[in-house]
Amino acid sequence: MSDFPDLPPFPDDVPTVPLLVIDYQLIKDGDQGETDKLWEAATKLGFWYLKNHGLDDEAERMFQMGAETMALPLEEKLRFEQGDTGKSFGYKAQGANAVDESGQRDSVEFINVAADDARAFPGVAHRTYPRPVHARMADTVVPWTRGAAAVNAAVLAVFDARLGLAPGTLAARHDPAQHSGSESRVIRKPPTPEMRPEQAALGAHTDFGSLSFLVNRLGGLQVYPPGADGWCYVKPLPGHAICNIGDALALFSGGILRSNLHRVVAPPGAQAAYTRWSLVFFTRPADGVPLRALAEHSSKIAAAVAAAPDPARWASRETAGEWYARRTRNQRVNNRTGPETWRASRGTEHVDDTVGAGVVGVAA
Ligand SMILES: O=C(O)CCC(=O)C(=O)O
Ligand SMILES: [Fe+2]
Repeated sequence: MSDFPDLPPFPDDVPTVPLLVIDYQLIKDGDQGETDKLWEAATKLGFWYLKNHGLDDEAERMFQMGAETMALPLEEKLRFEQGDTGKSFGYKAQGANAVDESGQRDSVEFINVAADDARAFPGVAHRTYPRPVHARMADTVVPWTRGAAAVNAAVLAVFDARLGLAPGTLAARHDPAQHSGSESRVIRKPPTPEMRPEQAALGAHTDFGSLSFLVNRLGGLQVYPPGADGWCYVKPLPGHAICNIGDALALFSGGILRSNLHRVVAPPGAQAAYTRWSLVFFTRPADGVPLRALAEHSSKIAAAVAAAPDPARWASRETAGEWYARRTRNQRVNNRTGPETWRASRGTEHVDDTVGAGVVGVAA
């Protein structure tokens, strides 16, 4: 029996990583045992399942919006392409990004909608989108954006307390009144019979922002757990979002919170014959926020930085906006001059001592 009607079951003979299951309602209620579990997930692997988040209907409508958008003729979608300047809002055509140092192309298309544009609707904060996005902005994109942003904000509030930060310290760096790279993304990956099972559809990366809230039905997402000797699938479960920490929180926390390497490959087993749809909401800091450890706000973070083998690694010289633009721009195949372009797209992938150089997409 498949967990998802109409789709073949996730195979039981592939390596999977057993994420901790966090109950969002218990987190909202301040349940001590549940926040302990969230803290363990956020610091050890940086990935967890989140149940009782209440966004199943909103996610379903976002998948419909994504399907309508991707069904448009390619030339219509290309009118809204994100371009090569380092902005990710808009459409990303299949093959526009590299997946590794050699410049191999990705095999997914995205529609990315800025949280700022959802908030500004019917006004425009950054840009306009294909017709199905606008048609569904009020009844689909706005409720989804609001709901996913609220879930992520509640998780950030837990991290304030656990990191020894004053209440609201992280929220102040994610002020919705300021522009940010926060965005919703629907991803479509068509069946790719020509792809090897190990070939990345979306290259190995850490997420650029603070928190990602992900909804999947088919497998294909893989995580490289610390100390492991290979990639492990994350099995999609009905009603469970997959949540993870991004680079900004790793940097703010001096590495206490873990931004873990992950990638997307073709769905495993019989699932490979199906189109894979995936939905993410990325919470990212406001563009002007400097990305560095909040050591002066927390003795716990100061101690983590002091104990790091290379304390400088938790002090980027970039703002959140610069970090996101650099990473986005240098993934674009159009901007590629050589392996150095891929390297320039990297975030915290290379500061991970527990993962071999080969798996981050750079020849050792
Ligand atoms: O599609 C997925 O399961 C993951 C997507 C992802 O990692 C991303 O868009 O950053
Ligand atoms: Fe990701």
